[in-house]
Amino acid sequence: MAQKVTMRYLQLKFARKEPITMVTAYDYPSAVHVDQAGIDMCLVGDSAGMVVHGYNTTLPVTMTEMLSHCKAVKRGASKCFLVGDLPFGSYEQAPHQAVESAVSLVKEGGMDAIKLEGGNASRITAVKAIHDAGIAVIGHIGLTPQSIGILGGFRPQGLTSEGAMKLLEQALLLEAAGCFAIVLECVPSAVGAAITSSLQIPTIGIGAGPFCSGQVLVYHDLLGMMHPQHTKVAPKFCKQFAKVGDVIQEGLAKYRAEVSSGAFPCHAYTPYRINPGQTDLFLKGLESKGSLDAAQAAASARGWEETGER
Ligand SMILES: Nc1nc(=O)c2c([nH]1)NC[C@@H]1CN(c3ccc(C(=O)N[C@@H](CCC(=O)O)C(=O)O)cc3)CN21
Ligand SMILES: CC(C)C(=O)C(=O)O
Ligand SMILES: [Mg+2]
Repeated sequence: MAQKVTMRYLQLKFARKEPITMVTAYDYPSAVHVDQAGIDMCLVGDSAGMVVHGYNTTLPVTMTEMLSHCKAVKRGASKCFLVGDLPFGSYEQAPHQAVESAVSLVKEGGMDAIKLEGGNASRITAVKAIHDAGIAVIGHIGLTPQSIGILGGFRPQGLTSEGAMKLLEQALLLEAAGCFAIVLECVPSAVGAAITSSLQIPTIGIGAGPFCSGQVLVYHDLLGMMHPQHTKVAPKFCKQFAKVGDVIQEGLAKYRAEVSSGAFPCHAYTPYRINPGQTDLFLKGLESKGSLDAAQAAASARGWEETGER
């Protein structure tokens, strides 16, 4: 019986140079699956806005929605180390706003840690304030989807020497501010390698190459499930480890066919019977009310229950 993943266990894995595994989850069933798979960390990502709410960006996601996802994941995951994403608009204004939102994801949402995007001065201040409040923080730099307004799309980052150096500086500042890990999204592997080598804390890569201390992918992406991003541009870095979407489509098609043909529900899936001796009373009751068609229908159903013949 595996144990709850703690910060100490993650640090031990990191010290042994064993890759840390992280996957997103948004609800009870995805959390149960991620937990059962023995994944180290489960991220309740604001990517929920895209993969389960159908938005084209993560910007519309609210604290209320994140809390709902966090609580559902918490009920399903008993071993994973749980990380909640601070959504766009919940931490940018002032450190006290960031602390309030972080406290809420831990206190109400049941998270073990929170993650926030960006490495500029105001984010460093926010990380410090949250860390000072006693909450474990993960940083997130490179492609930060909540900054799509200034990035100009879901574009890879750190492609120039200047851009790469800036990411390294941000990573060092986030580490100094108290982050216990940093997500690196959509950066060249050389940038991932340089940042990983410069830090004393683990890097978790997504589209950041194999030299990070761990990897994270979005649940629906790695399982091959439908969402708006897949119908347009699926991230290039994402390997589909299963085709769950095909299995779902096949199951729904079979259900539709069997209900349409009357093959479902057959005898095996019709478990309930009127109590012994009650059927005749029921039929008489219907007849005495003048409901002769209903009595006929009930009698014929009882015949089907006994013989299986319609
Ligand atoms: N389902 C899902 N998976 C993700 O990995 C993910 C989200 N949603 N939502 C938040 C961000 C957005 N992500 C993305 C989305 C698309 C690309 C992508 O395919 N980018 C292209 C360039 C597209 C452009 O130039 O506009 C690429 O070549 O990398 C990368 C990261 C990563 N994150
Ligand atoms: C892609 C990961 C890192 C994320 O932030 C999310 O799922 O929201
Ligand atoms: Mg996110």
